Amino acid sequence: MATTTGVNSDLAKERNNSTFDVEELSNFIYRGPEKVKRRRYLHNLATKDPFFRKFKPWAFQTREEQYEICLQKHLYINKKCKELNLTEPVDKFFYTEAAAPHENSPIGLHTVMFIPTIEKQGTEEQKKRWLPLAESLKMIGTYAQTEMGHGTFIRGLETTATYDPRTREFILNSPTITSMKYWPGNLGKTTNHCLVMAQLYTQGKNCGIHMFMVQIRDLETHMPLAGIEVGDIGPKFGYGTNDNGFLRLSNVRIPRENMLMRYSKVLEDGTYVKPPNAKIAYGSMVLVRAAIVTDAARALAQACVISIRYSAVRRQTEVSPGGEEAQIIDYQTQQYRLFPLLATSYAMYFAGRFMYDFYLKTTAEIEGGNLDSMPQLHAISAGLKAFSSWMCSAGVETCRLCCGGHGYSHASGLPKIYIDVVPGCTYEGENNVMMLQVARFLMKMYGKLQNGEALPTFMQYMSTDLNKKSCMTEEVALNCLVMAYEHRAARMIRDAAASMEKLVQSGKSPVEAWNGSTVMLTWAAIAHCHAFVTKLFVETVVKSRMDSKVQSALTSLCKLYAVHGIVENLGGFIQDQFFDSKQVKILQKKLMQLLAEIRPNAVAFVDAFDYPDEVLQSCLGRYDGQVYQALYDYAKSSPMNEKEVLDSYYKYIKPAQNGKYQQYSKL
Ligand SMILES: CC/C=C\C/C=C\C/C=C\C/C=C\C/C=C\C/C=C\CCCCC(=O)SCCNC(=O)CCNC(=O)[C@H](O)C(C)(C)COP(=O)(O)OP(=O)(O)OC[C@H]1O[C@@H](n2cnc3c(N)ncnc32)[C@H](O)[C@@H]1OP(=O)(O)O
Ligand SMILES: Cc1cc2nc3c(=O)[nH]c(=O)nc-3n(C[C@H](O)[C@H](O)[C@H](O)COP(=O)(O)OP(=O)(O)OC[C@H]3O[C@@H](n4cnc5c(N)ncnc54)[C@H](O)[C@@H]3O)c2cc1C
Repeated sequence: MATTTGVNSDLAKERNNSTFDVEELSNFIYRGPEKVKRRRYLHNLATKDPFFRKFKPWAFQTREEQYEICLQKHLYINKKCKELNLTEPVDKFFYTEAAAPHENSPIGLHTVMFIPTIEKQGTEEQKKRWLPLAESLKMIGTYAQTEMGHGTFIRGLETTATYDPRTREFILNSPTITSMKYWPGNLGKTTNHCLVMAQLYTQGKNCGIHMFMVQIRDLETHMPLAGIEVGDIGPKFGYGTNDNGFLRLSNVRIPRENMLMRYSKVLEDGTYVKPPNAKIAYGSMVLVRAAIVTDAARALAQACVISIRYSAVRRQTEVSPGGEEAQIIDYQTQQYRLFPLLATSYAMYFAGRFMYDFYLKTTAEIEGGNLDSMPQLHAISAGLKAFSSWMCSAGVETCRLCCGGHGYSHASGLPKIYIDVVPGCTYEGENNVMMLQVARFLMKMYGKLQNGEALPTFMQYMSTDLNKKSCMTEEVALNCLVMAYEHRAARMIRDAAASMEKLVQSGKSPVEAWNGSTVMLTWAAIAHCHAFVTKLFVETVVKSRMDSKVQSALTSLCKLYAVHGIVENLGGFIQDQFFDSKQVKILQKKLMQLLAEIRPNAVAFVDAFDYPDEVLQSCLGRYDGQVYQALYDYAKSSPMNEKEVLDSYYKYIKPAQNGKYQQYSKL
């Protein structure tokens, strides 16, 4: 029975019944007790700061208020980060996630893309000139690449930057309606500068797309400059806090020094100097793709916290007539929907940790002049970005559905998480397009394999003998699970390659053969990412040092991730009789066993993510489980309840009840 104060008794029982120490698992997730302490310190700084609590809740704000309040919060965050000397990206990330949870920043693009692009693509002189101005917010900028007509195919961008050697300037133009920049975050009303991606023309030749620094607003009045038309694109599915914008450029002249020239250059006389690799200009997209993996994992983890705590508190339906109503977490169908998502949130967290390390290592190599790992970094970041944002967005929505009616209310906190995470499937490269980039890399690797060339370690599974059958026994060993995923991926890669080969043999061109095989190529890329994430999860639980009880519980969760993925995608695993029907039955049985095994630890697993209530902002996911009082308080706080009788009653309902409809004819 739930009490109205203190911790809900069901939730308290859950915590008593877990088999491991939650603190130990938090230490493992966040890489040690010191880091957990630091994260808590940063969360506390934000959640205990009265500044962030003075605003009305996000769900009760109008679009204009969402923008304005979020802007104030992020400017304050910026100031505090400086005062507190928070320079590490991880520190800023933790402070911000607690200060303005899932409220997309009106100066976010400035921080996440504008400054990093100057840092990575600018010359020393450009960095010296712009970075201090950007750090002090005198320059506020965004990354303006996407146009109304083109987002994916960036070589097809239409904005032009034509070099005029007489004045040593570039002239920027949006020659058509489809060429106007459309979507860049913070562009509409906030920024005074943009990094504009445009087709470079010099000495009468098109040299492809390059980045240019363009001032769009006056630094004193903030009015658009001559030749600039700029504004907000209007309300969207979410991102109300963000002024995604449009921009038209008409004969805007900028000095030659405003082209980002660390790698490619235009000399004074108009001579073009090529970069060492044309794709080096895509580096800022790679950074954000890498960051999206952790961002998506965090969204799913928070949704699981909310949905699993609520499922432990919520009771519905007497199991036997007249008996006690069951906690909904005890229904096997609820477990089947939620526990694999819990496992997925851990898998994605570990993938995000890997991605962060790999990004830092590889970009350091690139900056040192060694570009060898660029294709791998591109393939892994594109694949993990797409895989994680797909899995996590869909997972957040399932968590919402698992909360029944209350999941549909903003009181649950789940819609806010969903609308924040789901555009990750589209921005920074639409997911299907990203998977096809992965497939392109896989086909290259397959070609190498055919030629007997060496493969990078993470691709060596492709040389597996596809006639081999699964080693799966009743024990359901982790290595047999990994082998299954790698077998499926290797076969799908081979099948996609065979499909292209067959089309070529039938007389199609390579491009036609590619286009005729993109579904199979996408299957192969998804299977590859699934294998990659599963192997990473397995290696993390097997090879890392951690408390033995935590390791045992985490091993069950990892097994659930792997077994569930096989059972849900069975067709791909049995197509070549890799598993026989007996092994399929073993896996199905194991899946049910794992649900039962994880059940006592479900709440402990979500507690270990260590998100304070102020971050979750959810009546259903509260640590104390007092969900009903919270829902009641939330309903009472609705602005709709400020008056007992609304003006609309007198204006519309009352007259209608009296048969009077004249007010409509006035319209
Ligand atoms: C790790 C984290 C570290 C630190 C964290 C610190 C800070 C971040 C903190 C917080 C962030 C937190 C969370 C982030 C969450 C939210 C982010 C907020 C807002 C989001 C803003 C969104 C902004 C945008 O959307 S910007 C616009 C993005 N646009 C796109 O992504 C366009 C997609 N299209 C493309 O990328 C390309 O057009 C294409 C890849 C599809 C095709 O390119 P192109 O036409 O040029 O290709 P081809 O000529 O056919 O050539 C293909 C060959 O090129 C190779 N290639 C392609 N890209 C790359 C690359 N990037 N690197 C290397 N190589 C590349 C490809 O492999 C082909 O090679 P091949 O040898 O010929 O096969
Ligand atoms: C919230 C949000 C914020 C954004 N912020 C920014 C920003 O700050 N700066 C910026 O420059 N841009 C930004 N964007 C734009 C974003 O990067 C693009 O929308 C994204 O890259 C997808 O491009 P698109 O809109 O042209 O989609 P399209 O390419 O038109 O996609 C439509 C459909 O066509 C399919 N498709 C397209 N090409 C192919 C292909 N080659 N093969 C197979 N299928 C294909 C896609 O899979 C998709 O299903 C933002 C977008 C959103 C939603």
